[in-house]
Parts: sequence; C-alpha cells; structure tokens
Amino acid sequence: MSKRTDYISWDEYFMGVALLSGKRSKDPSTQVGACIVNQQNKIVGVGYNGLPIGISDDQFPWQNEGNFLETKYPYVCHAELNAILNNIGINLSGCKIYTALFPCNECSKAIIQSGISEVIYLSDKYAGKENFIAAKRMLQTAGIRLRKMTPGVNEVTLSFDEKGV
Ligand SMILES: O=c1ccn([C@H]2C[C@H](O)[C@@H](COP(=O)(O)O)O2)c(=O)[nH]1
Ligand SMILES: [Zn+2]
Repeated sequence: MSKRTDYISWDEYFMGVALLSGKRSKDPSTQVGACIVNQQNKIVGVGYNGLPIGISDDQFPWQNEGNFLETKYPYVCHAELNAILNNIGINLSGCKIYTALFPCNECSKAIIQSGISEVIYLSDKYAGKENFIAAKRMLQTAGIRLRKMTPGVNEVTLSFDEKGV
C-alpha cells in the first residue's frame, strides 16, 4: 500500500484547528478561532471569542448594535487574546498565529507584545474599519509577517461515525 496523497497541509491543519475552536463560540454573528504554533509545528495555544471565565453566556448580551453596554463588544474576549492567554506557558517568540479573522488592534497589540512573528488569516472582512487599519499599521511596523491563507481545499469534513475511522 502506498502512502495517502490527499492529506491536508500544515497550514490547513492549523487553520482547521482554529476554525474548529471557533465552533465553540456563542457569538451569533462572527465566530473566530485562533491557533498558535511554535517553530517545531506544535500547537501551543488555542482560543475562540467568548466571555471571560465566570461570566455567564446567558446573562450578557450578544447583540452587535445599540447602546454600547448592551452589546457584546465591551465583554467578549477575542480569540487571538484567548489563544495567547491560554498558551501552555511558554515564551511565544517566533511562534505563528492562525486566525479565522484578521486581528483587531487590541489583539494585534497582544500579538506584538507576546513575540509572535507571523499572522496567518482567512478573512479580512473588516479591513476598512479604523481599528483594523490601526492593527495592520502596528503589525507591519513591528515587522510581523502577515499572510492571507489560500487553502488548497475548500472544506474538510469531520465525521464522528466510528465506522469512518
Ligand atoms: O480580533 C478579533 C476581532 C473580533 N473578534 C470577535 C469579537 C466579536 O465576538 C466578533 C465580531 O463580531 P461582529 O458582530 O462581526 O462585529 O469577533 C475576535 O475574536 N478577534
Ligand atoms: Zn481582537
């Protein structure tokens, strides 16, 4: 038997982990997942956008419009920040972060301060917004490599059917 040739690439694997992590998000409009990888291609942190520990998903708002305090924005901890904070307790210098959405200005500050050296993203849907323009400006000035991922496959299907293993 010869080896499989249709296996996913490292990029697809790590972005896949980021996307799977985003499936945990309760945000009804935008689910973001992030996955941090070290120079040995080992996953050292994952996260998704959600409320901080101890704050109930059911008692805080999820809307994205209206009175600021009645929206999710002041409360949600972003995926990239969660991945950094959830890391296995190492120095993240030289690591890469895979994220479903280009990081905002606040996540970008945390990325820069943590020593992460590359950001790989899928969507840049907020590229025109001021906080994302600021994010790009900071990341570029800090010398962080920015790469929009072009996957070789459109989707990866997961089955929990034991017969599929
Ligand atoms: O860097 C980022 C930017 C945003 N997010 C999260 C925060 C929110 O939960 C959603 C954005 O919601 P919209 O309704 O699309 O404005 O994305 C993040 O995790 N990381
Ligand atoms: Zn952010």
